[in-house]
Amino acid sequence: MSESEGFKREAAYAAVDRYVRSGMTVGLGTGSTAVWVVRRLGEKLASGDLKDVVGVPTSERTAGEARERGVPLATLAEARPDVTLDGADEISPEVNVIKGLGGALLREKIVAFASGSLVIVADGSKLVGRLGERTPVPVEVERFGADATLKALAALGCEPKLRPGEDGSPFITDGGNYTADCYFGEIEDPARLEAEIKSIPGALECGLFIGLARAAVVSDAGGLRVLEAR
Ligand SMILES: O=C[C@H](O)[C@H](O)[C@H](O)COP(=O)(O)O
Repeated sequence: MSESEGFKREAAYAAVDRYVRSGMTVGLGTGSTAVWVVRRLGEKLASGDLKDVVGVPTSERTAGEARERGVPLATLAEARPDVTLDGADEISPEVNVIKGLGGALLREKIVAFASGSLVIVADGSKLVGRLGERTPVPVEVERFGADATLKALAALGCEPKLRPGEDGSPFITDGGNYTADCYFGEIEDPARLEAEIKSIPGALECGLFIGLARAAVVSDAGGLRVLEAR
């Protein structure tokens, strides 16, 4: 296992151990870090350290992993998550985050918003001084009228790029939408940018998660730590 994979695993395992108790419903994020959350839950359910835990998956990929690992699943209609554990692409010192490079941001935000709390799990490479430093803001875009939506996004000060899928045609999310990656550079006011993006009718949701996370569990060569949101 690579060093960074080890850090992802350490953060995810620590988050499960700290935030998940028997009887809870847990929102299951998407991506290479969140997969370790599912694996830890599977291990603890199999050993009997956890009982009666149900997961609400944020993607088909995560649902498949949970089934393989023996984590029972529910929909949001059936159960409200006590806590959601999910990865991130960038984490600011306030624990605002950019998510969505893995293509699941809309369902991730729906589940996080419906949860008692959101806890981010990540390796230290995701920490930034200011959001937008390295990654674009992914925006899930309705396919109808997508060209007009991309123009409206560009007017906010970026060059939106329709994300390609593996075969070169546009990537399609689990919900059947496009994703536009919008690089703005360092974002001075992420809450305002989130509101501006969401004022565009075809922009269904964006990867700026502002004021949503309660904490981030981060691991790197400096050790494991919990950053509380401020
Ligand atoms: O859409 C995907 C998600 O927001 C992921 O949680 C995010 O991209 C981080 O993924 P990873 O843990 O693979 O770096």
